[in-house]
Amino acid sequence: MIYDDDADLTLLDGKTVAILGYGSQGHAHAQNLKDSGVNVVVGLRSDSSSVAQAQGHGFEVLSIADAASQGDIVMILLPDEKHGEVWNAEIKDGIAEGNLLLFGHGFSVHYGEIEPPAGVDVALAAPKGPGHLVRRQYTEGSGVPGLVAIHKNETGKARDLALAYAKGIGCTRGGVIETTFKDETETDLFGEQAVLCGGASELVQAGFDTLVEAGYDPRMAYFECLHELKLIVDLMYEKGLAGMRYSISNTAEYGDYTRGKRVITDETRENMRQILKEIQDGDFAREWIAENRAGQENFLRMRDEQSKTQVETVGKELRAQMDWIKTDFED
Ligand SMILES: NC(=O)C1=CN([C@@H]2O[C@H](COP(=O)(O)OP(=O)(O)OC[C@H]3O[C@@H](n4cnc5c(N)ncnc54)[C@H](OP(=O)(O)O)[C@@H]3O)[C@@H](O)[C@H]2O)C=CC1
Ligand SMILES: CC[C@](O)(C(C)=O)C(=O)O
Ligand SMILES: [Mg+2]
Ligand SMILES: [Mg+2]
Repeated sequence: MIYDDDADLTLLDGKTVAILGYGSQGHAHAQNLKDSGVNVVVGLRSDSSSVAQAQGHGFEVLSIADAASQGDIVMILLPDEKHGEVWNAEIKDGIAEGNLLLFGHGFSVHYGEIEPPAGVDVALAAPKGPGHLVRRQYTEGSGVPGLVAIHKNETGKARDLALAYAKGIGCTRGGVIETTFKDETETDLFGEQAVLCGGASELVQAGFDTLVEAGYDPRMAYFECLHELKLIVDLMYEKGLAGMRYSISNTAEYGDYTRGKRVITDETRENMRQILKEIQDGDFAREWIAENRAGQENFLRMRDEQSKTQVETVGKELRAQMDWIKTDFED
């Protein structure tokens, strides 16, 4: 594990870091680095809705192409599915030999959407958490753990610079693991599909639907299957599974041991292996790239459908009464 004392932030002194994109990760990296004393410029397209926000946070906002050529370190925090087209049109010509090209996730390099030129260092600094929490935890004095990987180290300085960057965004506070682009990409995709996003969302939805179909109050179903999940996961996060089980009743703990495996069955585990295989052999990447080339029709339809479900409408009403819950993403 690599922690704060193992990384040297002064390596970024005198350098300009260009953050391309100001979304979930971009706004967090840019602000955390600035608060760590690093000189940052932000690259955005001229019609981006985030230009005013980035300027309001005190950043010089340039075009993507200008930021890419100004940066000694260029971090690409654009959506993975856009990397190829934006790289070819606006980034690649501006990356000078000896500079460091960084990614927040290895998708586009690992699956060949981007082929970085010779003479350029290429690495990733990938926080293991959503960008808004990368920012929030940094301001609270803690930090989201991260992964660092080196794809090309032409100057011999890529590793130390990537670690300095990881320190600047707060990741070395939580701990950084050095890995490869392949392993970062495959584990990240697996985690978000099978456990953190796909798995957890379907678990919540299925639990909610089961109670509502059986005639229970949807508000009770929401509290039971979504709201309380955060409180249980907080205990796992702080104390592990056994620590969570210490805090719940013996009745719940017995139900956990005897019923959990009926929900996550051998078939579910086999499906997880299949999902991992599709990631490893590139099937998922090909499917997602094709979906984008076809205009994201399925993706946008699913986003729309999923935002209108009963668990969403009920939850919105209930959360509105809890003024300690942050309901927007303003930072
Ligand atoms: N979301 C997360 O928490 C995590 C993300 N990552 C990785 O970080 C990277 C960024 O993801 P994320 O922060 O979610 O991205 P977002 O979708 O939140 O933000 C993307 C940014 O790119 C801009 N953008 C979008 N399309 C284009 C385009 N065609 N040309 C120029 N600019 C564009 C957007 O601005 P606008 O559209 O206004 O121009 C926005 O500023 C990805 O590689 C992702 O895998 C890694 C860990 C976690
Ligand atoms: C879990 C989803 C994630 O991988 C992340 C926040 O780490 C992402 O791609 O957004
Ligand atoms: Mg992730
Ligand atoms: Mg991811």
